[in-house]
Amino acid sequence: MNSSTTLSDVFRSHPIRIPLSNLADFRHLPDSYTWTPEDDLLFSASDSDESLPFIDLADPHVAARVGHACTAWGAFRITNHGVPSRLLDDIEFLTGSLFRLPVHRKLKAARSENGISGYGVARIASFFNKQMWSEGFTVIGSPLDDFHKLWPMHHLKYCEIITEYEEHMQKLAARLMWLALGSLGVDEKDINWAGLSSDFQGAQAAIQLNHYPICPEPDRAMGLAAHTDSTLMTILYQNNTIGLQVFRDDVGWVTVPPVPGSLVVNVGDLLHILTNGIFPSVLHRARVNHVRSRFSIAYLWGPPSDLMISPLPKLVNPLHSPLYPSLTWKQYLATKATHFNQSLSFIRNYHLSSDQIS
Ligand SMILES: O=C(O)CCC(=O)C(=O)O
Ligand SMILES: [Fe+2]
Repeated sequence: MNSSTTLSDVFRSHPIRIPLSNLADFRHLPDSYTWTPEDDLLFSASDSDESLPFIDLADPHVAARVGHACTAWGAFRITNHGVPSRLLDDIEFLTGSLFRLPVHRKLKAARSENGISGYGVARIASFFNKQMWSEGFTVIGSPLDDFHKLWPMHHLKYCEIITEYEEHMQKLAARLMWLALGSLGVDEKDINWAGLSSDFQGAQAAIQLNHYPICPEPDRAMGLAAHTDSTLMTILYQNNTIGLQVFRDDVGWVTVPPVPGSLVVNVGDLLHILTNGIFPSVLHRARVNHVRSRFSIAYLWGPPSDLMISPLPKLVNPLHSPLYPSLTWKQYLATKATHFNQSLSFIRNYHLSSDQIS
């Protein structure tokens, strides 16, 4: 029996149940939505006026720049990425149309009890005592059924946008992956799962649409709390509203203002493992504001879910022993579902202590 698991199976076996009755009416800020430093240690960490590297993918030194940004920040912004601006407008239009539907229509496509796709609150919500000022919609696999529930007459048009967006993102993710790894001297020979045409056809992905409504008291609310992504890489498009911040230990929270047509790239936990810790996976969060609602579209990109991921042999040597054991994306997500932001240190310590025992 071929038991190759899909990304849907991975999430399905680690469901995170969040009652939809917890959705705010987004008109006033109840106590359950009011955050203090006790609810999140990094809530009031200092803000910095540093700026995230901005990389032109047509730059002749692009690999070095990507490598530097991945090492120093675990994130960067890109322009000249080849994704048509018309397509970015389309995905933003889709996202806006979806979240502007009345709640009873959105709930028709609510994520089911142990479901993975559809409408609901952020998956990370279960790790916090307070609610986040946002709503989300996850697309894994075909959105046809869900979109049909939302837009019985127009779903095909929206499905086409998702398909086209996925095609572009998949190509872009593969290109960014080679640029980032190339900067470390890793090439096609070192990653056999990239496939004969080195295009990572076996990769899996999800699209996460996020909406952060206008908030009456933004300083006391949290759109999406600090987290790292459990991906290899995430490519994020944000509408023209400020909100995304990335965290650097030495400087604090750095705001990533939207630049029309640009995209943000995050190193995820699996790329951190693959590079034996050379690239940090970036902690990031979304704040809210009282003027404009904000939309973001995250393309969450990872390996085949049953593939063993471990520090690349080329990046391991007597001076740099492997910091992490081999594990699949599926196993990593299971760890993340219990250890959340401590997952990397958990598997690292577990690995080291089991080394000592054996
Ligand atoms: O809205 C944003 O800018 C961040 C979204 C995000 O981090 C996510 O969906 O994982
Ligand atoms: Fe994220």
